[in-house]
Amino acid sequence: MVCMSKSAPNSAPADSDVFTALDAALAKRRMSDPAHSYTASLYAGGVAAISEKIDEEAAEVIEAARGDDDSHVVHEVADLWFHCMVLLQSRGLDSTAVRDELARRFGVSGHEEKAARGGHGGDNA
Ligand SMILES: N=c1c2ncn([C@@H]3O[C@H](COP(=O)(O)OP(=O)(O)OP(=O)(O)O)[C@@H](O)[C@H]3O)c2ncn1[C@@H]1O[C@H](COP(=O)(O)O)[C@@H](O)[C@H]1O
Repeated sequence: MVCMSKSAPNSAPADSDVFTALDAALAKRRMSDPAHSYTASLYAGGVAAISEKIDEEAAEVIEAARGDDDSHVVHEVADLWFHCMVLLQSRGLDSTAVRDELARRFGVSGHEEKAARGGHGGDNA
């Protein structure tokens, strides 16, 4: 039996990976009319338009982080991640590249990694 999510009626089956499904949806939007697809309108605006939205959404994440509403933080982080995924697509990449990079880093202390590069690990510099 395929179980569909109640909160996202147009989503892929609940047991699938939404990042993979969204990568595929965003790739398809390369062929879409900007008048009918928000994603296509971002592609049409190029890196300037996409970066402007990332800048705006990052600021909204920070603003939400100053408040007490966890759902607001999640909403704004989702907006930010979505626009970052659009940026990746605009360069012919997808979330797999970021997953691979995070996997490569997994288990490596940020302090140790920075020290190995000759940086200072413990001072937030
Ligand atoms: N996940 C998203 C998604 N997340 C955010 N957004 C849009 O990103 C925009 C965010 O801009 P704003 O912050 O200015 O919007 P807002 O409503 O003022 O935001 P807040 O003030 O509430 O934070 C809004 O238009 C959102 O609808 C998204 N648009 C599309 N998707 C996915 O992309 C698919 C393709 O969408 P289209 O290209 O539009 O067909 C969709 O089926 C979804 O799966």
